Amino acid sequence: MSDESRPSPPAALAAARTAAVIPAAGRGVRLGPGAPKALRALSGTPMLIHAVRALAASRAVSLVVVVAPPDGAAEVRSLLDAYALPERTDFLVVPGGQTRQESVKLGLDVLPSGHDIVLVHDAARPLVPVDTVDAVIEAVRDGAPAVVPALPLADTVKQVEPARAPGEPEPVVATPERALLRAVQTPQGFDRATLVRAHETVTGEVTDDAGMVEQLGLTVVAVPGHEEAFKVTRPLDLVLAEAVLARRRLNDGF
Ligand SMILES: Nc1ccn([C@@H]2O[C@H](COP(=O)(O)OP(=O)(O)OP(=O)(O)O)[C@@H](O)[C@H]2O)c(=O)n1
Ligand SMILES: C[C@](O)(CO)[C@H](O)COP(=O)(O)O
Repeated sequence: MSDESRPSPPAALAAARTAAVIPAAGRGVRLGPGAPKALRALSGTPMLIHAVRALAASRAVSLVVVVAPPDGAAEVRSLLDAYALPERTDFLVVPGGQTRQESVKLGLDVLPSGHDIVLVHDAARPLVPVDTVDAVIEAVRDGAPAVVPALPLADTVKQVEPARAPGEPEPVVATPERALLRAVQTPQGFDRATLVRAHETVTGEVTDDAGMVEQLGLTVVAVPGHEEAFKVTRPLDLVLAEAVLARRRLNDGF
């Protein structure tokens, strides 16, 4: 679409303030036994603090709402006090729920008025670069109601019929065209009213917030994601995260 024919974004959103909700209430079962995943350390700093810093690094983000493990809100508040964070950013902490969806909703419920763009970012994606955060905000400011950062896939993907018993082979039923598939990351960005409506009306299992907006019949757009925005899910991801941090220290010269 040429610049002339692109619809102008709603003036309110072009100038809107941005808040980030960081769901951090998961246990991290796939990472193995230990503290809740968001509180585990990466290079000596809790994963959650890396994620908070990554979002607060955007000058557009003026409020971060951390959704803490259900019995860990006090600990999260102390962590936010203990680690250096930008002074221009406000922080709120709220206890989370049993599912990611519930945790995000609990974060949305405490958002004060005056923030009309909302990002939702997994604490489990601690290393997202600020340029990715800003690209998502920019696309919402440009008028998209929902924006996801996304990457093309490296692997071929097969659709299977789930095995009837654990360990049994799974029949392959289809091979979706890879060029049309994307792996979706966070932060996902939304016009606040759209995200709130999605969380108030969409029921059933969804794995991301943009999926809820799709169920409202609205268009979600994808912007380029980043390899370093990967989700720390399994033990090998911790090795990769430490390697990325080591490379950043080297590049920063300390
Ligand atoms: N009840 C939950 C479950 C998940 N999350 C958050 O949602 C993000 C993405 O979830 P995932 O990586 O799946 O984390 P876990 O649910 O902790 O992982 P697992 O499924 O391995 O237990 C994480 O930042 C996690 O803390 C949350 O806030 N509340
Ligand atoms: C939101 C998300 O990170 C986008 O890729 C992902 O869907 C979270 O999924 P999980 O099942 O909570 O790991």
